[in-house]
Amino acid sequence: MGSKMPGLVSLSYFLGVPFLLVLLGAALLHWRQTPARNKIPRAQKRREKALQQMEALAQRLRQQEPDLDPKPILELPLLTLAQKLQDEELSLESVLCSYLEQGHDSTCGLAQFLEKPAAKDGIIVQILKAQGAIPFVKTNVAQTLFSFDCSNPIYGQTLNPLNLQKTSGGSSGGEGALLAGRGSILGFGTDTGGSIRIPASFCGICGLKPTGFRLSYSGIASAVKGKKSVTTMAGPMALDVESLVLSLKVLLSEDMHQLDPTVPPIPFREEVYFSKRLLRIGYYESDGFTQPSPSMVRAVRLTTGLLQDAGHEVIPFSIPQIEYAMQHLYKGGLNADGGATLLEKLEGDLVDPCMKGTVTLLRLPDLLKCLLARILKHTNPRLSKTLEELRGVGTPKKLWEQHSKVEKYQHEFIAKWRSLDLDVLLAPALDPAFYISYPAKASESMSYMGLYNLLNFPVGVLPVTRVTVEDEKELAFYKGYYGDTFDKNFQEAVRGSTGLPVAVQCIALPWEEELCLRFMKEVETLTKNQKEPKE
Ligand SMILES: CCCCCCCC/C=C\CCCCCCCC(=O)NCC(=O)O
Repeated sequence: MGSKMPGLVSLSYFLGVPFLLVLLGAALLHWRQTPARNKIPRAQKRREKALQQMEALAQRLRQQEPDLDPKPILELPLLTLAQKLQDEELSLESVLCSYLEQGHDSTCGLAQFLEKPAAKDGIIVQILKAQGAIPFVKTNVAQTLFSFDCSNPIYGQTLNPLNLQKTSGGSSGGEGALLAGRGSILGFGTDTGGSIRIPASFCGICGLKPTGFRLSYSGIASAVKGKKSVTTMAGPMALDVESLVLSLKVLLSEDMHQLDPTVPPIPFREEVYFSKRLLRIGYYESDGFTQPSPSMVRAVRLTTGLLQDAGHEVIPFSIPQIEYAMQHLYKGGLNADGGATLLEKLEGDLVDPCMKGTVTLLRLPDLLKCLLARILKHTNPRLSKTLEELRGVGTPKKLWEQHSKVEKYQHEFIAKWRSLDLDVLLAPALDPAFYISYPAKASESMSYMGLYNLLNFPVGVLPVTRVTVEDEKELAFYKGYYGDTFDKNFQEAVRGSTGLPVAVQCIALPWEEELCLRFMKEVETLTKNQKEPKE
């Protein structure tokens, strides 16, 4: 016995030390994770309380004004509403905003950003407030904003008010859903790969992603700052084009440049917006990377037909080197740091399902990424390339090379545009709305949007038609260009959408927001005069 004891002691000693170390490690990890996660229930309680207060106010208003019908007010275009407010015919005070606002959190769906209220308003909020706007709500976004779904572990998933099985799109999907439900008249989002345009398209509203830095980006919360080859931009979302125009006119005042001198002093150029000159319009039905859904193609065909009938010239256009642009330049630019900044922001947090795929891949050791990329090279070339790009560019020299490749691509694209003497370009948007959780599974389809963040061109999105039964039938034959899981998931994502809105993208060259809006207005007028398609 006695002789066995030291052996047992030493065995338990040797077993115990690693065990204790593991235990200590787990405790440390737990200790590191706890603070960020702990804030989530408190945030949820705050939201619950705010909702109760809102309900109580609505109840009081209903009692005080039993005959009040808010519908005629909420259906007013922003321009008319602004006029009525100015004439004191109305005293409605509600303009939506999701940017840094004094005294409020801007979470980006991240626990780390909770309970850190902004010390002052962001520049866009300052200008809007100075012009009489009253922000009344901050809306939901995708965790980290690096997804085109709209879900996070704090506030949950935003649904599409037009079909509750579908997502509102993201990352600015709360704005999209609120506008589509007529809960607001103007909202703001940010766009690195379609986060203004995708919710607009999925929810049947309008959105504008301006050229980078035409509007101030100062005072906007973001999980990943510092990306240079893929531009993130702030922009408006609204129910019609006139509302986008009005918001841009207001924002492009003297104040914008005064408050943020990094923004060029270019006021809104009315003469461009109001010009009646006939346009030379390039168009494409497919970007050559993601086979479009049948309704995406029909939306472009319908719109080019109407534009041609109205006297404009339409010219076919094809995207140069799309695979290189999306796979290498876009993904490489977005993940130039190997995802380090994004992962840092998720430390100690719960990872939302909309981010799980990306985060799992980013967390793989580089060697494993490399190995998997090789294994998948022939069976799933898009995932293989993604894995390669997720390793990051490596060195500052490589980063500069990446930047200069993007510049070269931009100039090649512009040269092609110029060789055709185009004024603007018409393209499919990404739609119809995806089923919940599908944006992550069909992420490659964002090629239609991300390209213009890479190019840094202004782009507007507006609804032009609705999905028909015929579109749905045609979707059954969808194969995709790669026949991979992304293509299969895209087909599943857009199913069951009869009656849902379908949009187009109106694109102009950098700094030509006024021309972009003028084109959007033209498309809006022509398509609104159309008979609704049979469902
Ligand atoms: C099976 C998992 C595949 C994971 C693929 C990960 C690679 C990521 C590549 C493309 C997806 C890019 C999504 C970017 C969305 C950006 C949305 C946006 O505009 N956000 C606004 C903002 O950043 O402010």
